[in-house]
Amino acid sequence: MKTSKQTTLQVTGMTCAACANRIEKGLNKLEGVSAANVNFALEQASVTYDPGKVDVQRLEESIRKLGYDTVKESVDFQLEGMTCAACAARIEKGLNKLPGVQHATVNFAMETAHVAYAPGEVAVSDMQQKVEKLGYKAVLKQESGEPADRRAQEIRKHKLKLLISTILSLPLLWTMVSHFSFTSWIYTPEILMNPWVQMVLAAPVQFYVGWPFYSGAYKALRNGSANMDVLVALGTSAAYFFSVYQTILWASEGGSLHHGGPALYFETSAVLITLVILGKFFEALAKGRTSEAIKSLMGLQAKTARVERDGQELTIPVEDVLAGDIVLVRPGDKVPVDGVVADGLSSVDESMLTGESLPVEKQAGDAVYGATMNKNGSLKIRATKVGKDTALAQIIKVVEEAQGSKAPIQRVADAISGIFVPIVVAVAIVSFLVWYFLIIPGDFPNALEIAISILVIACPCALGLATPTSIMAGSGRAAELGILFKGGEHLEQTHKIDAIILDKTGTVTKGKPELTDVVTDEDTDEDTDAFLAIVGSAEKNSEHPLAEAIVAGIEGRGIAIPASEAFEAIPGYGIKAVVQGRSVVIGTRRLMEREGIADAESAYNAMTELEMAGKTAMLAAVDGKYAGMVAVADTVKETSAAAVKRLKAMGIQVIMITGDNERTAQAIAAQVGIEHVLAEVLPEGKAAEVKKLQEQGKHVAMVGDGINDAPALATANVGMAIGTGTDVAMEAADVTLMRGELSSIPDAIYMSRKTMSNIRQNLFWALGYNTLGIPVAAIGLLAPWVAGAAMALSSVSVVLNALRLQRVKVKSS
Ligand SMILES: Nc1ncnc2c1ncn2[C@@H]1O[C@H](COP(=O)(O)OP(=O)(O)OP(=O)(O)O)[C@@H](O)[C@H]1O
Ligand SMILES: [Cu+]
Ligand SMILES: [Mg+2]
Repeated sequence: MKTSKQTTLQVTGMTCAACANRIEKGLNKLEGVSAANVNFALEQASVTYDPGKVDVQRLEESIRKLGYDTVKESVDFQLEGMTCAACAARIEKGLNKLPGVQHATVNFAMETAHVAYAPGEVAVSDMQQKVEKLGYKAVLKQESGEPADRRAQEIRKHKLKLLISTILSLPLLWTMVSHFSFTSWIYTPEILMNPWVQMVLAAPVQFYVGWPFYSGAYKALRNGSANMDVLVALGTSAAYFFSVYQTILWASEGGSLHHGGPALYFETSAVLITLVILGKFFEALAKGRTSEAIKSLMGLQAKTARVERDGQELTIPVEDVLAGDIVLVRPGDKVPVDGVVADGLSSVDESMLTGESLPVEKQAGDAVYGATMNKNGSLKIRATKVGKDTALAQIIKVVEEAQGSKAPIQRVADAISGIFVPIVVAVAIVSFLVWYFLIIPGDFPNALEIAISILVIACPCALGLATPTSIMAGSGRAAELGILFKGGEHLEQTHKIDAIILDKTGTVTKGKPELTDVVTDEDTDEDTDAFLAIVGSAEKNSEHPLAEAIVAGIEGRGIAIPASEAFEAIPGYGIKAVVQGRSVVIGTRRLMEREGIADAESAYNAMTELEMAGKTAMLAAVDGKYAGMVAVADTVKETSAAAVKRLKAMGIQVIMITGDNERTAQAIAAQVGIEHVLAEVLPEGKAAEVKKLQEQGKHVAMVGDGINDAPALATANVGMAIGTGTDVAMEAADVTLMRGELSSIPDAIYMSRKTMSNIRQNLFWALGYNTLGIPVAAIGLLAPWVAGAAMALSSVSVVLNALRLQRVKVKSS
């Protein structure tokens, strides 16, 4: 008796189809493996094996030995306790060091961690323990919805602290006005000038409101690094404890309030903390808004559904709808789940998913999607995908993942903030010494004030926010426009594109060809109907869009199609079949030459004529002799020409690629304004063409819809899949264009360019504050509270700048 098991491994590290072949060979050689199949585009290896002879561990090992890696599971955490990008970097490092963890990324702005791991080697609780040991908390991320609550809670917490610290700081701030000559006429109550009173007022701010800075600083230092907490804790403590020292000194000398009393800095520390908390509060508010896109996507989901079960109509929660249920959708209702129209006629507004504002006509057999809006008619649909599988749920997942992912540019920010803090502390100490010993010898308070200002102004908190907030806002806005970026990386790559390869069928054209011409050879004894019956029979087995068009056209003429006995598809050439004992060959000139059908040449002239008109003509031979020709025509999408024009105006080279013949391709290309055409490219040649352009130094985007486009999509710097195309293409792509129109391509590039310039602005501002502020503070021109305000402002301005991306307008909407 033989038992066999099947498993699918996610493989990482493959760079081309050759890698996939190597792995496939390696796996197949293993004892106990009966079949291994590696899909390069999906990065998956599916293996059928005998569990008695080999186990999954062994399979993974053999993949690793070849220099690749496997990912089997991933988990998401919600993190607590991070205060700046240095914390995020530390957690990321810590997790990545754990044996069994393949890949961990931490998003500071979203406070999340994504960890890919091998389940046998490491447990989720190990990861949580590791994070805890580093001084943070990792909570397993629940299903969507939860982060918003947490954010609201965080905002409430900030609000309370802000209130306490403001109430206590205001009286201290009041005493400050008596320091300046131009405000000294303002009345200040005597009691506020009392050092003891000031100390008591400042204490809760310093130690209750400011506690997170201490604990954050402690954790960071214990792990051998430094973050913004260290700077804030150091700066404010110096001010507070120096003032305490002054107070005690003053008290021991008799405690007289004449001559103004001692120099105190209680208000400096209190106001600083208040301002930092104020900044954090605004930051939390604004960060909440960057996830607006997700929230509004989740809000699209219908709450209930009307289903027909056992002849009865029931209204049930949408979660309870099962695949296969018959769902009734009345005019004005939201479609609750994905399904196929079983009965009825209506138009449906799909703009929420595709960004396309024109309603789409639906009739029996058409697919409908959850969250879209039914307009005028009633529909009866059969549910096909529910819960996590619906298009909406998939979109939410992609957007969430994209928002949580890192753009390569962030590495720059991470590297800078990692070394920033120690350098700043050093600069502050040196400045203190220079002022105290050289510039104004013996003036301790002045030197201290300068050191505090430097510590505060140099805080790199804005730097940590610069990239992730822009990525979140940018990918969220793109999703609203019907453009799904699968990760920050692709959002970044897209702005560099300078060449675009468009697949012809289904991308430039509608991909719904129609049978237009039938030509039969004068020499055949067959009449047209008999010829078409044979052609239809042969094509019936093919899944190629051309075949579907031919079959539909023949059936439309009322011709009965007999069953065929054998069938073979020859990708890029055509098909071979046996119909009623006769051998049939249909396809290109090349196919006829390959099959040695010499008399087909007589039809070449007529064929060329059809092709010049933009039609795809296919030759058919029966029993080795040319018998006739069929031609189909595909119309270009209405928006294609305008989109090509926009791409060219953006300075991008536009190329059309197709397996179709040169003349048809040129005719179609001319209709949309493309000059550069690559025709008669075999399916496996598309990826090679992408590579050729890359070797010329181009950043290439490939846009396609079909299964045969997947390798090219994966090879290109950015692969864009037409959302109305196949799932395989979408899996292989980096960007999905939900609307299925070329006009989304310039929009995607525009969105990417906007996002990247937004990130650059943010980095510039974040770094600018620090680099300009430090020298100003060092020469003593920046009071500590001004430095605090500037720091708070820098974080807030970075987040607000990122939010501008949510209002980006594109041409096509
Ligand atoms: N089922 C079929 N029946 C007849 N001819 C076919 C069939 N499949 C392919 N061919 C022929 O082979 C050619 C190349 O097919 P291929 O699938 O590579 O490209 P395509 O679908 O025409 O164009 P694109 O690359 O833009 O999708 C077609 O133009 C057609 O002439
Ligand atoms: Cu800061
Ligand atoms: Mg095709």
